[in-house]
Amino acid sequence: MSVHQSSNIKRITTHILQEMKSRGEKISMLTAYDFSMAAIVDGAGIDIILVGDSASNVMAGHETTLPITMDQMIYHASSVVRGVKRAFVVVDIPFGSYQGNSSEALRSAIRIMKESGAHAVKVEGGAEIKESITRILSAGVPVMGHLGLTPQSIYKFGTYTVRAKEEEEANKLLEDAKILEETGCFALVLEKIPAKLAKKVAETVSIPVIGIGAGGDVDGQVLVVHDMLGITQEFKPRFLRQYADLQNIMTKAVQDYITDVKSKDFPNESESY
Ligand SMILES: Nc1nc(=O)c2c([nH]1)NC[C@@H]1CN(c3ccc(C(=O)N[C@@H](CCC(=O)O)C(=O)O)cc3)CN21
Ligand SMILES: CC(C)C(=O)C(=O)O
Ligand SMILES: [Mg+2]
Repeated sequence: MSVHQSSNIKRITTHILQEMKSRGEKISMLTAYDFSMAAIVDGAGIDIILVGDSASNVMAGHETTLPITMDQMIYHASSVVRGVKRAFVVVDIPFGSYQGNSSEALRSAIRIMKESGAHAVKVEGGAEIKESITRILSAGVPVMGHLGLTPQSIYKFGTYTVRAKEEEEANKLLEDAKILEETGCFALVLEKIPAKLAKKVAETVSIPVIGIGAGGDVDGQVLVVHDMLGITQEFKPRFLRQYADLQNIMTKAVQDYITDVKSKDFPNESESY
């Protein structure tokens, strides 16, 4: 948008998200990693856009989220922010840039906010990263939590199976959710845990709880946009609902293009100068 125009669209804030929980309006959230996708997702009316470290898988083709760097997350986040007019933009702080060192956590959060123009950061974990969250919040940066299947800890878990099925881990998760609320997180993500436990967490904490593979009794839902559009191949977990089959549509379009180039159908006269 040029400096001569001003948008009439009301931006989503943490306050609005809290109000949505209070009145029982579900919060919609999807990932985006680039300008064009962000513009589509925002234009469709999404509440929150997550610049997820799943960019490591979806954009870069890595097996896990661990390799993505601060510079790469900032590149994705700044691209997304330029495409967004209304949504609240949250950015994952990548693995190794906040755990166990609150000064580094603060530095990372500030870099993301300063260099991307995003509105908040997200971190994985509970009690063990409380100090890091406190430092980030002290700088005025909203923090979203993330509990359950936290992919940055995949080598601790060993598998991507559902978390907190046993009572001990379920109790720890509920305690961690309370800690995140008390510490001042504006919302939290619950990934791949039993629906019953997620419901209990959403009823216990006052902040919005956004689920992925956490059932319907939470305050909102998040998916990776490439998964729900059917672009990612071979990723079909139980929690995913596929809303389009873009992989087939895109393959067909590319094949048609190849055919037209080979047959000299493209370009025709009206497509030439
Ligand atoms: N494309 C994509 N979508 C995601 O939702 C996503 C990422 N990437 N990368 C980061 C994390 C990792 N996530 C995951 C990864 C695997 C499963 C999963 O259910 N995997 C297997 C089951 C594994 C098992 O049970 O051992 C599956 O059913 O596909 C779920 C979420 C969610 N996030
Ligand atoms: C799956 C969501 C919650 C996420 O953290 C990501 O996309 O990186
Ligand atoms: Mg993530």
